[in-house]
Amino acid sequence: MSDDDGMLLNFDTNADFGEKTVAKVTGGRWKDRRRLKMMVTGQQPNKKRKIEKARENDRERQEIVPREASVGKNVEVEAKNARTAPLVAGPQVVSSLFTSNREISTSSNDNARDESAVHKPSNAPLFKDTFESVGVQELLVNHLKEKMRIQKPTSIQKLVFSYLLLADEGRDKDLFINAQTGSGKTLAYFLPILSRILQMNVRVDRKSGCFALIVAPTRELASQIYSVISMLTNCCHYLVPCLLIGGERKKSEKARLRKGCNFIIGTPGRILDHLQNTQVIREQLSHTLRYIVLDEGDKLMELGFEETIRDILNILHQVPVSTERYPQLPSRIVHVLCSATMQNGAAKLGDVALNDYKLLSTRKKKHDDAINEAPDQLLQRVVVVPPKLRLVTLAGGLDEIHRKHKQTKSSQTSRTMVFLSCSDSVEFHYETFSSNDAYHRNLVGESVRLMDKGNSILPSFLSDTDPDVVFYKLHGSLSQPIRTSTLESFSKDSASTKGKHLIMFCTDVASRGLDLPHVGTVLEVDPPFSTEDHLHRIGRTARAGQSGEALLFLLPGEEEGYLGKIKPYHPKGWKLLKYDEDLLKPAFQETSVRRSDRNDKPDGTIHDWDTNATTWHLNVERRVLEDSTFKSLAIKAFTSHVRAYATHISDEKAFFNIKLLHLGHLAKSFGLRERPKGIGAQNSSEKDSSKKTPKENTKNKMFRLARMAVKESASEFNY
Ligand SMILES: Nc1ncnc2c1ncn2[C@@H]1O[C@H](COP(=O)(O)OP(=O)(O)OP(=O)(O)O)[C@@H](O)[C@H]1O
Repeated sequence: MSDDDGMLLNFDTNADFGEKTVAKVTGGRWKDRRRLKMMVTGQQPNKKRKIEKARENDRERQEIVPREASVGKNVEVEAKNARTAPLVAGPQVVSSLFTSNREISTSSNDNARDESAVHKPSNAPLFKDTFESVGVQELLVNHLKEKMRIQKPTSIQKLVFSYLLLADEGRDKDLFINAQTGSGKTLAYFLPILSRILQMNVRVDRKSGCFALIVAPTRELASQIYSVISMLTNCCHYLVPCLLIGGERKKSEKARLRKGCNFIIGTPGRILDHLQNTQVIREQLSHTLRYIVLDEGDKLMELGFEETIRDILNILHQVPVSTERYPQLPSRIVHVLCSATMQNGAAKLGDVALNDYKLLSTRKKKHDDAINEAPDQLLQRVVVVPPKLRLVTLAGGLDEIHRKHKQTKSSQTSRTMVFLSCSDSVEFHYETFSSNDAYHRNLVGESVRLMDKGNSILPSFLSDTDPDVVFYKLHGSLSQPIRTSTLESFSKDSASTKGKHLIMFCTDVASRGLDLPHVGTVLEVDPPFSTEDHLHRIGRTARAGQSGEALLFLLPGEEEGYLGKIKPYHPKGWKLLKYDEDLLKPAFQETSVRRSDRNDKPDGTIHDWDTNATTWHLNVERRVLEDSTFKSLAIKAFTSHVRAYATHISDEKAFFNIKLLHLGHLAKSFGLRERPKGIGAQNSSEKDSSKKTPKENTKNKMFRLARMAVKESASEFNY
């Protein structure tokens, strides 16, 4: 009956009649009955309730301020800010850093490093041998000693020089040079080439043609090889190298090629482009080309350059070789492959590029599956860190290195490299550490920041002293000029960097072949995508006989099994750290980390280290809540990190299984209090409420994205 409606609406539902009476609604459609019933009881429809709840939660989140954190309990938070207090509906519980973490099973170190023993450098120059004794041309020997301060060859150099310069059988054979990182492989392959050209005693200049083409997987590595070759050819300035890399203007490269060059160094894509479209490069190579070097050959195959390399080789193999012109040089094109690792990719390249090749290796075991080890003098450290604590432990790790830098303070510049899985994660970490407050100055665009007095991101920074730290970011999504100038600033001592601690957040774009001076520590916050990558990353330190340290972060659980996988690469063992005792406590004790939302003046109060660590982390979380740009950076970084995690090679999936990742805990290490889906709930629920399609479960979405990621080129994440 329609009259019923009116009657029911006139009831005073809030009236107190002692016992609550429930109005009985009968007749009509069930939807109408339900709506009426809800009106009577003062309820809102479900969807509306959800949206309202999400809005309310969001308001709470915006306003909550942590109460004192305590280890072992959840951190209860309350509305604090008087200005906004009325908006707050009630207390909210924020997960504590130190609770509900997965247990760490690695309690003892089964590959402990004997720290009392003296570990002699395994990639240092040899004491007894000389460059003369292995056939290097005199002019070059003098130049090496006087201008490059290189006195004696390393063991791989001795091996390659003896073979290429002294042994008759070695002159025309393809080569695979395999030696530890930082053992001088660039000079090992290039010095003999240059030596043989100089030994010809024939007048040559830039117009004589190109003798060698060197291909490297990254623009940075190609530029570095070009610098080494330019430095070497300073003693014979009539010989000229030329650099061809993506991201540079092709027109100016063409102009340089037209002027003539004797050595071409470049990245595969750009070299192939010129070979296909620039007539003059083919003219340069005709008759004179004798050497094709594939530096970091295995990486060239891994990055999916296989097709490009095949095309380059097909074109080059059609180039005529004239033995009449320079009979002292090899009578055929000699292929040289060079890498510190030689699995999979290198084997593939062997099929593509090498023909009846000779393996020159300094490896201890020479059978097929033998591997190169980390340099003996490198101190490898390992720490198992629960996902929630990754960010704050990174702060502890950086603080430790910085304290060491301050203790040994001299004019020496310290360099630290922090490896992360993807560009977005680099952006987030760089932003977290370098722009916490306004106390920084940009040195190179937005990619290099010098910390100013007052900056408080590391606990050891004092407000009244110069932090002496410069932060860098390097990844493949930055423009080439920025990448080049960032790397230049990191590697050279200038007025703004000399004597400071330079910290670079980077992807694997910086892991291969880069020779950056005095890198004291390498931190692998995200584990490498393969054990080869691990060797290359840590190989940025402890180069050419120098000392160095590396620190690998692993998550509790399956990832701990990865230690067994990398054990053969570390015959000298490693040091196992406890994230709390060894990294967090030393960094956060005897100090007082101040809350970012208060302007309290330092009153000399010293908090417990765990309280400080929690406050530090809550400051980052608060920044994520308050700053929408930073929040989207954090969400992007988290999502890309999870996607990148899925690209671990199948061999290592047992250790890095995306299905076993605790996404909620991991999100915390990106300053997010919930997984991104939850954080965006207020928006998405509003949007999605009108849609009929069922919502995809967050975890399933992650897996779907991860599967997509695997299909895509791995380079998106690694570089
Ligand atoms: N004989 C030598 N004596 C001293 N230093 C050397 C010698 N040969 C090379 N170096 C220096 O050693 C460093 C490492 O050289 P290089 O980059 O060629 O190593 P690599 O074996 O190619 O390393 P990676 O595998 O990481 O690419 C460079 O700074 C180089 O100048």
